[in-house]
Amino acid sequence: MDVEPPAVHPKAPTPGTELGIHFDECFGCGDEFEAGLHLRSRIGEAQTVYSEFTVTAAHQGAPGLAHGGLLACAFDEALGSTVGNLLRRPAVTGKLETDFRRPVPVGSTLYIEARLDGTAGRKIYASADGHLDAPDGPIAVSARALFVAVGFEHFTTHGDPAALKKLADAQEKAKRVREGRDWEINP
Ligand SMILES: CCCCCCCC(=O)SCCNC(=O)CCNC(=O)[C@H](O)C(C)(C)COP(=O)(O)OP(=O)(O)OC[C@H]1O[C@@H](n2cnc3c(N)ncnc32)[C@H](O)[C@@H]1OP(=O)(O)O
Repeated sequence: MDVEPPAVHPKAPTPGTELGIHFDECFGCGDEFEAGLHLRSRIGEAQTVYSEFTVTAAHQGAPGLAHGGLLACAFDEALGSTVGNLLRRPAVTGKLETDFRRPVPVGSTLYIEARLDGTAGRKIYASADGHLDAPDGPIAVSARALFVAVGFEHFTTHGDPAALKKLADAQEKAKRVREGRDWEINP
């Protein structure tokens, strides 16, 4: 099947929108685990999403240097957020390839620019570059990924029902707050 240019969903958040946490317990973006990556993302122009991740002592592999697996995790999160928010289609990572081009020290921040590259049926291609310490800093890590669109049953069949309910409740609450209806439940 031919790869087609990605079609951004008409209701995708607009450029400049800060993307919140998609799940509190997510290791990539959630705030429930102190050692998590606490990645923050924002929609950019032209099918891009900008994310930032500051490396702490909890993310070390060699002394004073980020663990490559956790850097890959940051790219999985940044690319997943790009696919999920721009296409508004549930998808999971099928393949993730990373090039580690420079060491990333503890205390440094990776500025990840991720983009949609194309789709082919259920397959969604995306890639990203991680710039060291500035949005235009040297590229320390690059990644390419294949996401595969899935039905919601992927999560209900394989995931944790209690955690899914917590997520659905949080999303419903956020929707009520956005629509100014929160007083109905919590006056
Ligand atoms: C906002 C949210 C941010 C979240 C960020 C984090 C995202 C994640 O980390 S998700 C978690 C990690 N990923 C997973 O757990 C996925 C586990 N894998 C699976 O569930 C399945 O293998 C799944 C769904 C990817 C594919 O299975 P299935 O639905 O049966 O589809 P399948 O027919 O095998 O594959 C579909 C197509 O993708 C291709 N494909 C699937 N995996 C790969 C792969 N690794 N390499 C190359 N191609 C692949 C297949 O060849 C097929 O291509 P075609 O349509 O041309 O024949």
